[in-house]
Amino acid sequence: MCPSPVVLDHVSKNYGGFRAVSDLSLELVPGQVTVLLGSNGAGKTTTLTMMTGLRKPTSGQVRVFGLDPADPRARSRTGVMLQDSGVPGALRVGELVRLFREFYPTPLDTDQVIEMAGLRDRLRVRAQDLSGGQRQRLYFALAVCGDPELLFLDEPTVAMDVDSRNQFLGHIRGLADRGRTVVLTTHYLAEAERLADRVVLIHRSRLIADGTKAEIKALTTGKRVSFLLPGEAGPAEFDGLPVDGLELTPQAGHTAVRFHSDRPEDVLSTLMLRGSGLTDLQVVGVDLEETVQRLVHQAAENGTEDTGGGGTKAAEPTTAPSEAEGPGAERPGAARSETAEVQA
Ligand SMILES: Nc1ncnc2c1ncn2[C@@H]1O[C@H](COP(=O)(O)OP(=O)(O)OP(=O)(O)O)[C@@H](O)[C@H]1O
Repeated sequence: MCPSPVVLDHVSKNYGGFRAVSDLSLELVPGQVTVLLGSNGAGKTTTLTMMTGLRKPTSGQVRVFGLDPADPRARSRTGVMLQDSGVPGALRVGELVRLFREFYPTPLDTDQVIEMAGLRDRLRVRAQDLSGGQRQRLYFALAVCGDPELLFLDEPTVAMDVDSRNQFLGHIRGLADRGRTVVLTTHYLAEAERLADRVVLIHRSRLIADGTKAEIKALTTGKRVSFLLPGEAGPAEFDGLPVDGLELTPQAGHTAVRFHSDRPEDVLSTLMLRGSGLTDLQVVGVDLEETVQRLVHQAAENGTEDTGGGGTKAAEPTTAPSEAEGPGAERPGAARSETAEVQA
């Protein structure tokens, strides 16, 4: 049996005494797009860089195609696009693509790569002279030019305009449909909604949910409710009502009200009985963005210690050398929500 493209077995990563990734276990399925989600500092990039072999775990084990991820046999089957991939700026786009192709046994055709990245008219431009979005597209070209079986992309669409982003997402889907395994991080929930076969949600260093989009959405119940109330409404009007995440925004003589509720009928009938005069009512099921917000909110309420950096304080003194590394340097089955673990 072929080994899984990526296996993380109880992986933790400390930077000095700070724990950036805590006891993370995952096994990726070939041909799927797995999207790592989480707030700033949650530990997504650290997780991704351990999968690429650029960083080593403090404890636990990472395997890529059954090998150490730094093993050249694993690397030759892997493409990587980091937030700052750092290529020699004096080299031209065409030169860089041709150079990177050399590292792989069965690379894609240069023209095909250039076309895919939308860089046809930038071939002779030096990397240092590209715009931010064009540079991202170059990094994408360099990540895919070896036709890798496994592709890691860290916030790939940052700085891309809407058209580039749409094209890019189409290419990623196409790669997965051709059996490639893709792992990407993003803060754009619409991208995750469009691309993800599997969503892995990390909060303050810990995995808090893992499953398909449908499975993740099923982890939260209830509806999102919004309406307008006349005049200035305050939170006291909702005291004792089953609402969560209440938002009140003044809006041209009205208050725009938004909340989540498992019992929207109870809330609405109470307000109507009071003759509150609500208008523009909308009650909709939650989308991925809302679900993710709620799961993160729930995990935060269950509470890990706030160390100010987004992660958890390492539970035990680290025996690993303090790594002040510079910035350069499905599971199949039902979704799991591990907020209980966050409580521990
Ligand atoms: N080399 C390092 N030395 C010390 N701390 C680090 C180092 N790299 C990352 N960290 C810390 O580890 C935590 C996780 O960082 P990481 O970059 O993995 O988060 P992220 O989820 O990718 O965040 P973002 O969405 O902001 O990119 C952060 O608190 C960060 O400050």
